[in-house]
Amino acid sequence: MFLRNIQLQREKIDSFSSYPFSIPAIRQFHELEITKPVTFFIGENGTGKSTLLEAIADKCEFNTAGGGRNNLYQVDSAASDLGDYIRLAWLPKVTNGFFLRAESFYNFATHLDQVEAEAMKPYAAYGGKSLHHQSHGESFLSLFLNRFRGKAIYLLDEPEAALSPNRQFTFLRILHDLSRNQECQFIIATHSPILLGYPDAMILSFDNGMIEPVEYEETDHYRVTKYFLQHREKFLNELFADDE
Ligand SMILES: Nc1ncnc2c1ncn2[C@@H]1O[C@H](COP(=O)(O)OP(=O)(O)OP(=O)(O)O)[C@@H](O)[C@H]1O
Repeated sequence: MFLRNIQLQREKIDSFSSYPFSIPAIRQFHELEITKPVTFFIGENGTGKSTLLEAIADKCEFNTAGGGRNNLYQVDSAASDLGDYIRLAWLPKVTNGFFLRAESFYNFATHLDQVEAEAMKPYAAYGGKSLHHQSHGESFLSLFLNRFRGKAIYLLDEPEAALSPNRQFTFLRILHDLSRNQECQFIIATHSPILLGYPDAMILSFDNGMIEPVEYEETDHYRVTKYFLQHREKFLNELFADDE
């Protein structure tokens, strides 16, 4: 584990009435202790998970459009509005790592095509071929399997976006292998009940206007999915009741 604490430098903020400080969970945020190698950010859409993840990426000096420290390319409006207002405490500090944004992965793949064209062994860290020549899910797994290694911090925004349920299990195995022996640290924003089932992770909820730890079995992801699978017919009847 490397990143131990995240603090909002509230004294630097003039007003909490506009983005990103107006987001309820950010407005209430003071400080966060990270106690596990794998941390999940969960919460309803729009509760601020990506905003905080992107700010951490910014402080790590990763490309906030997605990538590591050496991936210099520009994408419109990828700058972090929160990065200048958070402080990270490390023990020890690492500079190696990657910020994965599912939504702008296409741009990252294009950037790679430009730089890897000149390389001795093109795409060696990405499964041997252009990410554009792999399916969305295949390219994610190529990245995880080939580029993720060593002492590093990985910040992943909804990695499940491209992964089938079976590939999400593959991803859990990769997570297990990489975080074992405290080698790699992960902070992952997710909506996936499968990924959240990773054992011994810290799950932080951004719901209820604050960032707070929750148990897996207490999450909506677990409860709603379980209820849906066990009572699908009843659930759907209730859901469609007004339409009939
Ligand atoms: N650049 C921006 N300017 C103004 N508001 C923004 C900006 N980016 C995001 N927001 C708003 O901030 C809130 C939090 O957005 P954020 O993307 O962090 O949510 P999230 O929890 O990651 O959501 P999701 O689960 O849908 O990805 C949302 O209401 C969003 O509309």
